[in-house]
Amino acid sequence: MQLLIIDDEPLICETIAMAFPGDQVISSLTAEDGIAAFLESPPDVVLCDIRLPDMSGMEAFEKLHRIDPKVPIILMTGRGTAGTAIEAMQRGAFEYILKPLDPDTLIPLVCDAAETSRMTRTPAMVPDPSAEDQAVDASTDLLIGACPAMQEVYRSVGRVAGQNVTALILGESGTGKEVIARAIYQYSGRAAGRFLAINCAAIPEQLLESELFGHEKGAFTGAERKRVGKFELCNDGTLFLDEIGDMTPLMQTKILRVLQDQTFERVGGSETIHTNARIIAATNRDLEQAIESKDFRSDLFYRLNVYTIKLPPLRERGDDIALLANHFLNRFATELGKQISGFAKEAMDLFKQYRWPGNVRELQSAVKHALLEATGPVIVPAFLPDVIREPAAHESGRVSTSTGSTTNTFDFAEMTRQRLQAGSEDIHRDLVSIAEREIFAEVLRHTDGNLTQAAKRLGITRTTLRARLESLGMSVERSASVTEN
Ligand SMILES: Nc1ncnc2c1ncn2[C@@H]1O[C@H](COP(=O)(O)OP(=O)(O)OP(=O)(O)O)[C@@H](O)[C@H]1O
Repeated sequence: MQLLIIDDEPLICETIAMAFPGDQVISSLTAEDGIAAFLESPPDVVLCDIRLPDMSGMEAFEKLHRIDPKVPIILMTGRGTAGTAIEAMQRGAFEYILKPLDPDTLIPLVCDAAETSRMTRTPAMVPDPSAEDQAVDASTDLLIGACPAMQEVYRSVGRVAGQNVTALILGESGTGKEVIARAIYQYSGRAAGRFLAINCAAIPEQLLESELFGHEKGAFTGAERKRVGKFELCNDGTLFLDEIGDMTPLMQTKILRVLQDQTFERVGGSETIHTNARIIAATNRDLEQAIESKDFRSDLFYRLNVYTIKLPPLRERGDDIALLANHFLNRFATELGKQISGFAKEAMDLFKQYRWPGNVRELQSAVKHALLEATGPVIVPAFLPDVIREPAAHESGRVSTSTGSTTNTFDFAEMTRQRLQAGSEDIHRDLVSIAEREIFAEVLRHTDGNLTQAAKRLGITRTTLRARLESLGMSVERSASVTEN
């Protein structure tokens, strides 16, 4: 990540830089210098003080925002100037943060901004059917795949992008729902506007509510300041609601209202706010089944289901597996500076036979793994992850796990180093998934496959556990011995 700090206090710049070791941090002590640095090399995220010696932070924000509205700008402010920062957010600033800076707030906020920056600024392109060989640079996410189901997906993106309607993207974990959401945004008339994403399964209800709708000062314990929510920030923009199938009943009701009449109130507020944010929703859950089990509101489903795009699981994409594997091989080999000419037939056969519960994301990781292991110019089976070479040995009786019943110790520090070396930008999700698989499989083994008891022992809700198992490809349906109560 490239971070630009604009603050006239060198100590503050140094302290922030220390919080982001390994990232490229540029510090400017004046607004003019900051704007020059921004023009020279657009950063991923800007942290800008609201009081600067040569112009107001608001003025600096507006200048930077005009140069590139897609770069997230976080304003640093004291309590006395928080009102100005809120106004800046309504004009396009990403967030504001109170001084003195608290690393526990600063670091996740900057990471969230960097992720938004990536999603908004990395073009996601569907292939051009008329181009023989489509060349794209590494900073573009070109969707790979030519099977009939993917071609239908590309046509759907083309059809829905230009219409101002809600889009629902369905598909197993790792099938590319986020890339498709970004493609819809980038091909839409709102491409110059905001694109904000939120994972509805990852945060507790109260936090999700205030993230989406904002809150007034004092709305609840800890609400020390007013907050502008994503629906308000995304007026005229696009809001990507990921894992929508995991929302609580209260959140479902609130989202339904926004979809019905485009209005909402901030938490603890009485002012009715209008939003025309375009919603793109995604889930890996079977919503029709969730309606049957009363976990999802049918009226919300019909509102979301205006235009639905279904992404096929990777195992059903035939020759696309080879296309994707070769694409990732070329990309990562270049990044790693490795001379690899391709896959041996035996290795590709294993790829084609494997079930890919984690879909394209898992294929990406497998290719990276193979490249790191490779000692020769061709990827042979020995370089592939064990789970692909010997899938049967990795099936447990009840839930698919990567270790079965064998004891396995993971060296997460080493695994992290390998991924850092491989240039991975998905380390958190990748390693957390590995850890989760082991934990869930072990607890479920202990509870004899009983989901409710497992959720209790894990300290999470049964809905969350079920959703996580599904998203990890640890399908509970396929296993007769996992019970629901
Ligand atoms: N057709 C494709 N071509 C190239 N890359 C792809 C394709 N589909 C997915 N990817 C890549 O695979 C990874 C996973 O995709 P993405 O995050 O969009 O999946 P997802 O369905 O949103 O997953 P989850 O449900 O777990 O959030 C990303 O790095 C994405 O760029």
